[in-house]
Amino acid sequence: MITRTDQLCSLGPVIPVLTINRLADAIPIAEALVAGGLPVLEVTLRTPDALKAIEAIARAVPDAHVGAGTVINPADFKRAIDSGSAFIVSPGITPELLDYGTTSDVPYLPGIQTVSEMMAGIQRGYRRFKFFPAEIAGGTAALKAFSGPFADIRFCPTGGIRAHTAKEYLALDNVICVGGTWLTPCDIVDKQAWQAITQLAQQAVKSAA
Ligand SMILES: O=C(O)C(=O)C[C@H](O)[C@H](O)COP(=O)(O)O
Repeated sequence: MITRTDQLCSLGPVIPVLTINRLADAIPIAEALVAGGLPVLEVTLRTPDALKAIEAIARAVPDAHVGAGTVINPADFKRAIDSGSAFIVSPGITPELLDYGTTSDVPYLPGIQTVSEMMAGIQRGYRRFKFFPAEIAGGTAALKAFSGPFADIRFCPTGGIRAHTAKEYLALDNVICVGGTWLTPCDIVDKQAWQAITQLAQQAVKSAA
């Protein structure tokens, strides 16, 4: 079965995870990533301007599909949707978040690290999860192990994945895309070297092909 989350996650092999420290950077970063072939962008709710950044990208970069990350409670979830988020990602789960997510039309990727957490999500109807923190939680070996008992479950592994390891994850049948921060290194963002971000995105797309 192809879910709406699958459709979203299939738009690019990598979801860049963005922490926007300067609101003015939001649109050029989004444009640079979209130009490089990565249109699905996760803006973490970790900085004061995160919601404004989501709003700005949703308004000014029509080819981007911008969602919110670091969503840790229903209030964040609602605020993120009100700001124009096209999808929601949480690093972990709570019963409240899982329940709230089922009331929303917007694709939601709950973050799980263990089989038991996954089962709590499955019980509420979720079939797609963020696997976080992927490298520490067992990496590709864990995902291969999950595919036995949970053959119809798919993941977006995130956490510790870099340009050279993304491909190993993407080769797995139960991985739809991967997430990571490596496309927007702080030094490049500080220098506003947007073309370099486009190149990192292009490299990610090419190495996933
Ligand atoms: O904020 C969230 O909701 C998260 O789950 C955390 C991010 O996905 C990681 O911070 C990824 O960071 P890297 O390991 O550098 O790729």
